[in-house]
Amino acid sequence: MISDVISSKELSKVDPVFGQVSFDNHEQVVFCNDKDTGLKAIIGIHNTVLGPALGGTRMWNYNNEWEALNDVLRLSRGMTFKSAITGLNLGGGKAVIIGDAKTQKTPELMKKFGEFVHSLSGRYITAEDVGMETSDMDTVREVTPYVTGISESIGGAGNPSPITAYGVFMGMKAAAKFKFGSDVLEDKTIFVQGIGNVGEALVEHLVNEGANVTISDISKERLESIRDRYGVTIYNGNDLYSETMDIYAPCALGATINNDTIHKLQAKVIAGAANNQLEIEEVHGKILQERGIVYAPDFLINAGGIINVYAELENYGKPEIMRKTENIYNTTLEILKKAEHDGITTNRAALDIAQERIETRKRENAK
Ligand SMILES: NC(=O)c1ccc[n+]([C@@H]2O[C@H](COP(=O)([O-])OP(=O)(O)OC[C@H]3O[C@@H](n4cnc5c(N)ncnc54)[C@H](O)[C@@H]3O)[C@@H](O)[C@H]2O)c1
Repeated sequence: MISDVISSKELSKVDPVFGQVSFDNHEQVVFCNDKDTGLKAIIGIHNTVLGPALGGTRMWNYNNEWEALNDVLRLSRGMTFKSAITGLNLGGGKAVIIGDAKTQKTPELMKKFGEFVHSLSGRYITAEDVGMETSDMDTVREVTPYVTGISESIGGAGNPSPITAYGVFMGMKAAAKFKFGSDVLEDKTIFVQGIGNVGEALVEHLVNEGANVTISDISKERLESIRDRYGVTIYNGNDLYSETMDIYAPCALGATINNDTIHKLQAKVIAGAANNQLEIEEVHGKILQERGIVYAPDFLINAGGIINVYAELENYGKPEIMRKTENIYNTTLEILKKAEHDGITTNRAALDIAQERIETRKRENAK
């Protein structure tokens, strides 16, 4: 038993699940283990007031289980507010699979994960996230209907990343309108950090608009291929945050706006796809507000992907997907103005609206 190895004094320092700072009233957390396939996954169901908890599955080589648990809890909470503010009838959930997607992901592992998702009878519906492809969702679909983001050939809405990128582009334009007085991004200096599925599609929009784009990624191969395709500049320095730029677009992993980076940041606007960009929402949101850096809340502007997969559940087509995604522009502008008017952070303004929608539904459900 673990308690034989770790003294109870040590164990009591931090309550492992309910006591986590990021737990924030999750309804359910499911730990999934399968020896044969090597699956170790955690599913977080944060809130199901508005509907089933929908959120992608991330496969990542976490340093330890604490990191994985913290990540899934933060991500799943974010999904609750993303769906709420986007007006979707969905709750918030997310899953993480611990491991290297390049070397440890197998069809057997994905099917076993799908069986765990199925065991939740639709309380959680999965989709793709970092480390996942549409084809992985097709594999999951073989064992459960509670999956979205499947291939168009089998009735899905396909890869959500281009739609996510379009939504981020809309949110970025709205933030530019708010900060610079014009939403035209031509000649704006924009750093895109992380040029994966979403980052690449965003780069394409920005280049088409004539922006001056610099890219960074941990994959040299990826950097060179995107540079060759779009004629953008590869960042060669070692401290991106200190660089002069108009817009910083975090499109890799979360928490890049933290105590180490926030005071160095030279960007005037932050608008990107990554989830949970602010390491500590209230603290880092406030510092950005004080520094006059306009932060377009991540869970608001990266909602294109969920709008796309929601179409699979509600049976609406591409025109409605694009209309809803384009509307991210209006919502972002509204929230930035509300934050300024109320003297609160942009993240708080967005959360307040999302939370209000959930509370209203809760009251209606209780009648
Ligand atoms: N795919 C979607 O539809 C979607 C929707 C909403 C939010 N998001 C979020 O957007 C982000 C990107 O998603 P994606 O689907 O493009 O993932 P992806 O795995 O395709 O791309 C991530 C990229 O970031 C790079 N990266 C990782 N660590 C980095 C670092 N420290 N510095 C620079 N680059 C780094 C990776 O090499 C990779 O190229 C994630 O945070 C994801 O949760 C994605």
